[in-house]
Amino acid sequence: MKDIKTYNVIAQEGLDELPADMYTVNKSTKPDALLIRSQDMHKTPFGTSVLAIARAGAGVNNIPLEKATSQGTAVFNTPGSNANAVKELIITMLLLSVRPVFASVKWAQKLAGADVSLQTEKGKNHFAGTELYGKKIGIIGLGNIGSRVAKACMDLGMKVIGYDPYISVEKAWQLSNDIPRAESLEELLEQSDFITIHIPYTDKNRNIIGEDEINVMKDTAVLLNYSRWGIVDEDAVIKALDAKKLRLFITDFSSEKILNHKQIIVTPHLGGTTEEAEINGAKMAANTLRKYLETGDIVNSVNLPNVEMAFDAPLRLTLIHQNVPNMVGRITTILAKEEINIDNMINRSRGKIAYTMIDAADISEGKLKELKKELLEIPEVIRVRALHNPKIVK
Ligand SMILES: NC(=O)C1=CN([C@@H]2O[C@H](COP(=O)(O)OP(=O)(O)OC[C@H]3O[C@@H](n4cnc5c(N)ncnc54)[C@H](O)[C@@H]3O)[C@@H](O)[C@H]2O)C=CC1
Ligand SMILES: O=C(O)C(=O)COP(=O)(O)O
Repeated sequence: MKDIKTYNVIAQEGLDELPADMYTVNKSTKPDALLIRSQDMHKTPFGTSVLAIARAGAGVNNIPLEKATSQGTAVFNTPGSNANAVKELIITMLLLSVRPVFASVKWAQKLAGADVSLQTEKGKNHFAGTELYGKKIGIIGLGNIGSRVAKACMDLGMKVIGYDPYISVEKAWQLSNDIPRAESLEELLEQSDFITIHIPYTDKNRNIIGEDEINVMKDTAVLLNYSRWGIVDEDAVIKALDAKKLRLFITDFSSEKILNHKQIIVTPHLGGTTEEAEINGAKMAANTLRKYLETGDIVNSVNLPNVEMAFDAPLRLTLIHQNVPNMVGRITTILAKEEINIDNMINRSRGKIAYTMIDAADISEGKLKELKKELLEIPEVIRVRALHNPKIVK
């Protein structure tokens, strides 16, 4: 039995993916894995009992990845699970930025009398808007969200320009060839009527939009940040709005500074908050955890290499270790000494860390305990797990 601890609102549909004869939820003080959303794990202690953390969602800046890696905790996210939800909110906010819907509704609610219809016709020209059609949107980051926003904006008849110097080969292939790419951020900023940011929060991306970048934008530009707090320099935005060097800032991240500014619209981190996205994310996260806990396979990890190998043998050993020369040699020497015949093996690395899976015939519990102890005595080995193949009944 393994225990999964949850933080934040996790859709029941996700928890239903964890069979009750194999998993408990929130029952142990030493959980085997965590299923979370935006919980700040930098401030939430988690011990070495935690084999894995699955983030139902995209951004993982709420998780201390170095700490997790150094103690052998795998961290996963659920790429794309909430991308459509964010895309739809971006389209909503773009429309709200050009049509004074809120102000006109507020005005209409105050009307009274038998001639309200006449009053409506007389007053409506105070609420004339503009159209998105034909306007240019610059999209910074063309991953799961940015690429969907690009497509939706093109469908609305907008001109689109994207910027993503780090795009993965897989994403680049998926991206429509019709989307022109800017060579530099500046090139995108200077020509866009709307600028929307869809990148992760990293040290490099902190305040990526600051005073210098805003100065390059059109004075009439609308800036949207549905990525993370800290990606846009709020002081620079307020200064620019007050100096009429920016028309509007729309953000999903509140702070005391920006609340109540007339030209700032704040939504309360709602990008991924739809029933569908919450279910998608929770299901994906639960299944990713199951895969890792039950088979050792790693998919959608953000700190370990992705590794999959068919699990056909009775026993599987998984090792998280430093990526240094001769690790496989040292591990297999110990196995040879214990007269364990290797059926199948895989070793993958990611930066300073590596993962080895070894499949073998079954051995006694006593021998297994001894073997794990010996493997853990290799100084560079961080974690060893032994998994029994559930398909093979002893
Ligand atoms: N407001 C909300 O509720 C939500 C916010 N997010 C935020 O949006 C971010 C992006 O999400 P996804 O599109 O799903 O992630 P993704 O990983 O699919 O795409 C991110 C893209 O940004 C690119 N990128 C990174 N740094 C860049 C830079 N400096 N300039 C241009 N491109 C850069 C990457 O190459 C990648 O293609 C997440 O990391 C998260 O912080 C995601 C989901 C919901
Ligand atoms: O997926 C992301 O990165 C998000 O920001 C969504 O956050 P949430 O799961 O709604 O707290």
